[in-house]
Amino acid sequence: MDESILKEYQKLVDEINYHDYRYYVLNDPVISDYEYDQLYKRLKEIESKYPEIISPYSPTQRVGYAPVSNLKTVKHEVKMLSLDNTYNEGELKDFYNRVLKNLESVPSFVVEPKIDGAAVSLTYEDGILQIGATRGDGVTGEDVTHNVKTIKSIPLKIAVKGKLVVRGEVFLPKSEFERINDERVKNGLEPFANPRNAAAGTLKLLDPRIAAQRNLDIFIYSVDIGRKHDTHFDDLNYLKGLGFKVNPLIKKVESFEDIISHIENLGKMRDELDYEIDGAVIKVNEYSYQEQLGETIKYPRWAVAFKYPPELKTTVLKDVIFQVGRTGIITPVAVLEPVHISGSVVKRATLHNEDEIRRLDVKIGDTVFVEKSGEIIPKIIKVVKEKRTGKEKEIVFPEKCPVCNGLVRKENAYYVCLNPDCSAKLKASIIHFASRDAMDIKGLGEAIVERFVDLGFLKSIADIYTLDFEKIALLDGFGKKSAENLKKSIEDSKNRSFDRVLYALGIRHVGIKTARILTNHFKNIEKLQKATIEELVSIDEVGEIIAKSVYYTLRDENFLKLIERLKSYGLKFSMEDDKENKSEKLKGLKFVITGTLSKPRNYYVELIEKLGGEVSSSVSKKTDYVIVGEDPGSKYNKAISLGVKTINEEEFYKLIGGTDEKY
Ligand SMILES: NC(=O)c1ccc[n+]([C@@H]2O[C@H](COP(=O)([O-])OP(=O)(O)OC[C@H]3O[C@@H](n4cnc5c(N)ncnc54)[C@H](O)[C@@H]3O)[C@@H](O)[C@H]2O)c1
Ligand SMILES: [Zn+2]
Repeated sequence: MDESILKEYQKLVDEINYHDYRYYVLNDPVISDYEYDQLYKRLKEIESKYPEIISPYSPTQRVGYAPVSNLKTVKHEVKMLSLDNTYNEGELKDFYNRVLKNLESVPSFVVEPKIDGAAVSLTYEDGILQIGATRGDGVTGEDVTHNVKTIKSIPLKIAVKGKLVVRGEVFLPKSEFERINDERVKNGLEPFANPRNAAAGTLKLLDPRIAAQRNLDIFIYSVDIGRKHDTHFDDLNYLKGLGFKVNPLIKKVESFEDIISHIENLGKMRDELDYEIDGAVIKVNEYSYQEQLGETIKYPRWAVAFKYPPELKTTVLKDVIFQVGRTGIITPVAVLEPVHISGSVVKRATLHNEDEIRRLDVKIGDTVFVEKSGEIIPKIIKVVKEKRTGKEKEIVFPEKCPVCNGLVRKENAYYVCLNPDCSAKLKASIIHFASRDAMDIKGLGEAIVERFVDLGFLKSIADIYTLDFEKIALLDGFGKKSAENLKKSIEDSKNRSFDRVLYALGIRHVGIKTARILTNHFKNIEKLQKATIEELVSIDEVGEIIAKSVYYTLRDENFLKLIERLKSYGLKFSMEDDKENKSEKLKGLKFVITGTLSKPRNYYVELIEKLGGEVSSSVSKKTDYVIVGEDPGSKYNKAISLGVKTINEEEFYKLIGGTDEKY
């Protein structure tokens, strides 16, 4: 064997192991599934040609990753394997022919949507749900019963004696995935790359309260122990009868043509489904044939995944601009020759940081592959080096802040502007402060903030509360009325609760959820200021990074001055101040929300909970009100059929006696 093949092989093993770690352990992949599958394919090619070189560390020798979290582990009674994958009809035909070659007669097949989520196994003993476990390395998974129990479509009790073990895919509805990612971006966290990583990440959280807020759902797709019939398809119907949620698009077919045609059908429906699918799964239906076909270390030989290739397009990288965020991090953003991908025009793509640019080895003027999948920020996948003309230019990181010309320092992979008075930082922090989840100051949007900063009206966040409205009324495009409206919404913002104030201050790594955890724990800013790093870390959900950030920020002189000023204007820095706002207006009432309302769903959820009500994701007889927005979903029909009262947004406000401004 060629020395160069061995080198290539070892490189691939290392590379794929690295990507496995990013994907399975960190839930934060850095390449697309398609690229991963191509690397993997090459690895398998080499291994089948030169079986003597197969390394025990090769990713082909194991499923997923052994559990590494703090969760308890669970041994699976029936191994949870992966699926071999195909990307085109030819590869699928190979699978079909292999199956037929190894059986004496032609089996039937079941074609199912491949849900983009995370596999779990559920164990019931005498009808009671005992354990929910992740796949892990296929042999041992993690005990996620606490989170699984928050999934409303999983029955906690079923009418079955003895043992029943079923398997399913936990997923996030598309809308929920978007919401979580928006929130993450807002809180300065990287968005999840795909719904699967989001679902897996959520399942592995220690605190079930967070999972409960994320509206996970599940489709059950097989039964491991406690089978009732001779075929997979009949057992799926049996599971349905027991109350499990089985995907309605699963179809039994008899021929290769019908397999292809149902895969095509699923592909056409893909965009309309409320959950992400990344392909189809094709399974031999008869259990006896499944057994005859058996399995490899990694996959069953009786099933295969057909995956939709991602939408990749090439375009030209015209320029790279540098944006400065509120923490001073300077992010390179690719300016692209506009290109149509997955139904939208893409003009920008993220380049993350310098390491990413080095990894891609990308230059200005390069032709690049851009990928956009789902709601994810478009990404440059690779450079078409063959197209280089020699005129491409290196991307140079600015030595000074591109906005304020201030000093820049490299912290880990990021360049950061060190100037505390940098106007880009100031603008970004004021925009954050006034944003909806923070102080919700209407009329103080991005454009206005930029203008006020440039005019010198705002030199600090606190200046919002000393703005001169007479001067503002004289500005072009303003006038008395809009100046007055702005004044009113700034005045109103003084009523925001302590958690929102803390979040609004934009301490690095402190999102709205963390802010809430901290304010619930410490009750007021004085106690929070006295907290040591150890004390902070001891709080559930607060890690060392957050703790250090909070600790050091609260010792920063400028930050303390800001707090003092804001206090003097009457902003809330303790929970006690909030009490007067608590109301029990909706106590005991159960709400369901469907369709698009004028504000994000989460806004109504918070408002209802604040007023003592409850929000659930599905309609039942116990539901008191269904709030109906535009394009309502099936929940609306269900409400009508159950006779549950439906109200629109206006009626909801009537119910709580006015708009939210009061609460
Ligand atoms: N981007 C990366 O860096 C990276 C790294 C590692 C793995 N991956 C991706 O993950 C794949 C391997 O992951 P995997 O082992 O989970 O395989 P897989 O996701 O390709 O297929 C197996 C999984 O499909 C899911 N599934 C969904 N619907 C199903 C249904 N109806 N019936 C049966 N199963 C269903 C189950 O969770 C099952 O475990 C790779 O092919 C690659 O695409 C990507
Ligand atoms: Zn700067």
